[in-house]
Amino acid sequence: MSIKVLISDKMDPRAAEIFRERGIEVDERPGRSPDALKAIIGDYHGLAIRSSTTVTADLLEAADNLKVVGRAGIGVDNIDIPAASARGVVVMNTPFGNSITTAEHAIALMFALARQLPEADASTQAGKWEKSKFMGVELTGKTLGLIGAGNIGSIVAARALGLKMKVVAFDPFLSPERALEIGVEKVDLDTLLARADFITLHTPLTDETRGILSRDALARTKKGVRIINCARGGLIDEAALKDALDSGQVAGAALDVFETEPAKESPLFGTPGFISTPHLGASTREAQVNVAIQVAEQLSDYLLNGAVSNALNMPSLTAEEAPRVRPYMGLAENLGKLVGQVIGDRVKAIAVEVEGDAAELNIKPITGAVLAGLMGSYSDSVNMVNAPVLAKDRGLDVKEVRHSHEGDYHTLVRVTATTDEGKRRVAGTLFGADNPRLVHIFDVGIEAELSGPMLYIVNQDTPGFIGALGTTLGENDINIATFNLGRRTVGGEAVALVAVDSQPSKDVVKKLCAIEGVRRVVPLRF
Ligand SMILES: NC(=O)c1ccc[n+]([C@@H]2O[C@H](COP(=O)([O-])OP(=O)(O)OC[C@H]3O[C@@H](n4cnc5c(N)ncnc54)[C@H](O)[C@@H]3O)[C@@H](O)[C@H]2O)c1
Ligand SMILES: O=C(O)CC[C@@H](O)C(=O)O
Repeated sequence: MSIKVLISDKMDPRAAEIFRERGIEVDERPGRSPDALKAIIGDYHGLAIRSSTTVTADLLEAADNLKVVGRAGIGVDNIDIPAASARGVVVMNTPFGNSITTAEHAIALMFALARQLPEADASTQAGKWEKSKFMGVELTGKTLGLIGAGNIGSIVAARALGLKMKVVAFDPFLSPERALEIGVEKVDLDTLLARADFITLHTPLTDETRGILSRDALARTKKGVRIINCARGGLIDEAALKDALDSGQVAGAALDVFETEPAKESPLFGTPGFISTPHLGASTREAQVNVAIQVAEQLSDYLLNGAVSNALNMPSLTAEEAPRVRPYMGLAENLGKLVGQVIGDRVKAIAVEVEGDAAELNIKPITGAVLAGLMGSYSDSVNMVNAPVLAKDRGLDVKEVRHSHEGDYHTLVRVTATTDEGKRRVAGTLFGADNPRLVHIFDVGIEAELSGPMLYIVNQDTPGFIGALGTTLGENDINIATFNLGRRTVGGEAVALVAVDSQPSKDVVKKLCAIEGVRRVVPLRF
């Protein structure tokens, strides 16, 4: 049977050419409805998309032959990665192909805001010649506030520095060394809001970044600030932005992305000082050729030879290593996610130790999986292949240690995170050949499966805690799936890992924190 790929969004013709050159059958069907796509997806082994196709669990259900989805671009929020992983479908993106182009769009919008170019153009072409109406502001000497200083943010910073702007950046994962290297001053969000004349957003849309420019944050900006968003809709509260433009708190705003796309209507449309483009950040010939070539080559390599690059849910692996290493990858990624979600940006160094059976394996993909889990909680472009490079860029010191002796377990992966406060360890083993279990959480013995939404709770070991926890969750309609407890000493500090059927809201977390003896509650997602 021949290998078939579907291109379901408008893509540069080089992509189809590459598939054909490599002997892969390719169909181009941009603009299909979800139902129409579902009706044909079963015929294909590969799916190449941009941002218009949404790869849902429902679509994947019908994708009986699908092995790989390739995103010609960066953001993968239109792909249900856990559902793809559950079906063994590899998800790849092209993390760098459109970064320069998107950064240039942000700079273009910054100029457009500073000089009110769209309004001035419309007025002039309407024959009005309103010279005195369009008084602009100079960029030289102004402060640009970057929210998110990854690939695109750092390119924007370089361009802005060339324009003689001062650049401050809020990015909890930006190391002081990297900030120095890219020439920005690392600040907290409040400082950025207070100081920036222009704010530009370059983060993925995550639970942390959703609504990062909330009504409250907008109220704390410097009066007359101008805001640019070429990252994702949902980062800004659009209704609050409208009010801030009306009141003059915000002098101008340019959005390339919207909470709901395509954005055919919005209260922002027609507001003075508001500019919009229809998600054009990546739309240059150069970027589209780059991402089309890259996605076609990556998909072809995987479908023809099993070679993996830029995968978000799988490390690079040879055909022989794959079956032995794969069970450890899930374990390692979850250990990384656990550390990332509990300790976050305070991690300065990571040590990955393997013991017993695990010590006989290639440790690189295991370390890659730990780092991808750790950093994946705050960046879309991290995958198991590029995670070690990104970790280095961020100044994260990574050590790998192989112990040939066997300890308490026949096989063990231990992750030690160093922060300014000291070292914290988590460890896991495999039960049987491929059943991962957490066995130590921050040096407390425990036995837990890491899966789905969970809660990490640190509390004083006192009678009544479990009852109060169960009552609070029950009152808020949250069902407990599994409950795992460990403690340092009787009556001392205890930890609970609670698997729940639905993610508790911030309010519920607050209520849990208020239970007597509870010291910390962290919602987790695996
Ligand atoms: N408009 C477009 O067409 C277009 C094109 C390309 C990319 N994008 C979007 O741009 C985003 C950024 O792309 P990138 O390549 O720079 O990604 P990246 O992963 O290199 O950088 C994202 C940065 O955001 C930071 N970050 C994460 N959580 C944060 C938080 N809570 N507060 C502040 N910073 C935080 C990360 O540390 C990272 O440095 C992508 O996620 C994508 O959604 C849009
Ligand atoms: O494909 C596009 O046009 C947009 C891509 C962009 O949103 C991305 O995340 O790379």
